[in-house]
Amino acid sequence: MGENLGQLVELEISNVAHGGAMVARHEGRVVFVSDAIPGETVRAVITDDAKSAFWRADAVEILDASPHRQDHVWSAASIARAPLERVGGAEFGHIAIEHQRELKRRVLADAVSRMAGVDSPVVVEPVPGAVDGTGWRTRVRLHVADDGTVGGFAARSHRVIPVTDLPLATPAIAAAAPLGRRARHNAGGHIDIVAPSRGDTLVLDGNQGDSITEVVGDREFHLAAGGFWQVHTHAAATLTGAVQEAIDADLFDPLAENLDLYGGVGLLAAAVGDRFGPETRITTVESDARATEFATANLAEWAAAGAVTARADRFLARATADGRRLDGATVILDPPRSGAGKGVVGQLAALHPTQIVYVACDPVALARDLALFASSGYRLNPNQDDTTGAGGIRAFDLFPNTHHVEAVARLVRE
Ligand SMILES: C[S@@+](CC[C@H](N)C(=O)[O-])C[C@H]1O[C@@H](n2cnc3c(N)ncnc32)[C@H](O)[C@@H]1O
Repeated sequence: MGENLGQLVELEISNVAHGGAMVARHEGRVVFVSDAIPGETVRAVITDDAKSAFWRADAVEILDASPHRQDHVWSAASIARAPLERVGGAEFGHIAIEHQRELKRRVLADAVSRMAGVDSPVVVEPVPGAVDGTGWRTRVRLHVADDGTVGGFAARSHRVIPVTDLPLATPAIAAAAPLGRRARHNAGGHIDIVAPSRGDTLVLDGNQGDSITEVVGDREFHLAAGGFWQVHTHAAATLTGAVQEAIDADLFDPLAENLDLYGGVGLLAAAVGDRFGPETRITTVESDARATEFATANLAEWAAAGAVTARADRFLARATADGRRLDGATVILDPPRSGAGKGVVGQLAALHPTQIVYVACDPVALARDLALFASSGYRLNPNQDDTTGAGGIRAFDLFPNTHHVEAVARLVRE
C-alpha cells in the first residue's frame, strides 16, 4: 500500500460517518472523505491507503455542491487551502449549522439503532450562543512546533498549523492567545488558554494553574484552572438542566447511596442536590485527586454529599467486594470519550441501582454501553412529559462546527 497516495479521484458522498468524515465508495472500497457533505460530488486526494478495508481522502474541489455548503467559519480550515495546510478542530465548519445538527442526529440515531437495537426519535438541540456556532470555546489548547510556531494541529496529525484567529473560541480567549508569535519556551509542547466565568483569562504553560471560579446559575464551582470543566459557555448549565430533568423523581430516593461517577468537581452531583434538596445523599467518584478536593468543597452545603478519589471501576469493584448494593440509588455516569465500557457497566449493573443517567460525549461509546446495559437488565426510560426526550435520549449541540455531540440517556432497571 502507499501507491495510491496523492491520487485524485472523483467521489459521490453518500453519508456521514462517526468521527466527522463523510462516506464515499471508490471501486467498491469505502473512502472516508473530509471537508465534504452527503449528496456532493467532489474531487479528492487520497491521503491514506494503508488499510484494505477503507481509505481516507481530503476533498480538494467541489464538483456538485450541497445546498448546505457555506464558506468555512474558520478560513484556516477551509477547502481553499491545500489539505496539509488545513487546521483541525472545526471539521463541520463548511456545513450550515442546522444541517450540522441533522448529520450529528443521524450518526447518533444510527449508532444506537445498529449497536443497541434502539430506534430513538432523537433530535440534536441547539444551545444558547451565536447562531453560526462560533465564540463558544472557553478552553483552547494551542500547540508549539519545534521552531516555536504557535498554532493548532492539522487534522489527524501533530503538525502545527499557524493560525491568525480562533473563531470557535470566546472573544476573551481569542484576545489572550499568543497567535502569530514564536514561543520562546515549550517547543514541542502546548499552551492552554482558559476563560473562566469569573476573573481574568489565563494562559497556562503546561501547569494546572491556581484555582478559578465557574458560575452556573446562582452556584459557584471552584476548580484548578487546568482541570476538567465543560467547554462550551452554556454546557454546564445545559447539562445541569438535562440531568435534573432526566432523573425520574418517582424513582429517586434522596437517602439512597446515589453516585456521580466520573464526577469531576461536582457539577452534576450539585445538579442532583439542587433538584432534590439539602438531604440529598450523593458521592462523586473521580480519579483526579485535586478535582475531588474541589468537589468536597463545592458540595459542602449538602451534609450527606461526599467525594472520593478513585477510578470508577476500582470503586465499584470495592463496593462489590464489600457486599454493598445500590438498590434504590440513582447513578449519574459521565465518562470520558471512551465511555464506561464493559467492566464498569457490568459492575454497576450488578449493584442494581434503580436508575442511571448517562451523559455521553461519544455516540458510538454510548451505543455500545446502552447495548451492555440492555443485556444487564437496563432499558431506556422515555420521558413522556418531554417531546425532546421521548425516546429516552436527548442530544445537545455543545460543540458547534465540529462533529462532536453530547447526549443524555435515561436508563431504568427492568
Ligand atoms: C467528561 S468529564 C465529567 C466531569 C463532570 N461530570 C463534569 O461534568 O464536570 C470526565 C471526568 O472523569 C474523570 N475520569 C477519567 N477517567 C476516570 C476513571 N477511570 N474513573 C473515575 N474518573 C475518571 C476525569 O478526570 C474527568 O473529570
